[in-house]
Amino acid sequence: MITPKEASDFTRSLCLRAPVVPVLVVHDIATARPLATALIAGGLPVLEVTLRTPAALSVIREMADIPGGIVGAGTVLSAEDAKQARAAGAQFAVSPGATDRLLEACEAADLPLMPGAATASEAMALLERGYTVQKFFPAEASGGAAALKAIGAPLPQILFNPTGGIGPNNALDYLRLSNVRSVGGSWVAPADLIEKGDWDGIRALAAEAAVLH
Ligand SMILES: O=C(O)C(=O)C[C@H](O)[C@H](O)COP(=O)(O)O
Repeated sequence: MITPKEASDFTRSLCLRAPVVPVLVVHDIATARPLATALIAGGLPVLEVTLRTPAALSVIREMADIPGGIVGAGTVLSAEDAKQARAAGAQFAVSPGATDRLLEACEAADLPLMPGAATASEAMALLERGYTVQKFFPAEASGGAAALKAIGAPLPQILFNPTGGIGPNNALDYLRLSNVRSVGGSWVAPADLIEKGDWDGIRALAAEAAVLH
């Protein structure tokens, strides 16, 4: 059992570790270790493996014991997802939105969740429950940094990790906001580089992202 406050304390610490959380879509278990190693070596230790591929839970299992990394599950949608992610060794979970059942399941599974919100009402509902660290999703489609700045004015106690449509060209627009310390994004681990096994290329993308601030 973990309380929303304890979960938020943990996810806040993740947001302070690095300016970018790679959002990973991994199809081939064989790529899990070299991919995580390259991202960590580049300076991005917090990794979000989305549960969008059949391999995702095995990928989390593979990555979980790599020194220096903190591996969590993304696209956690259901109580079953939460339980399976925890069992695979995920240290945290991220969801695109939030439901009462999902929040209860992650709390019961002792899995710190960073739940998603896109509006002031969604953010307020999560805050009421105790979640002071939230994912702002889908960031660009929801109005981008300007929208998040506006939401943050009456709700300064919430720290957001914006994700969705963020890349090297707009990450700084978010990272300069007072309610943001890190952003999420898939751009540091593009599908074509993973497929080619271009770990040096991914390490270089991570190194560029790690110094954004
Ligand atoms: O899978 C989840 O839990 C999500 O909520 C969505 C992802 O975070 C975004 O799809 C990543 O966005 P891009 O960086 O634009 O590719």
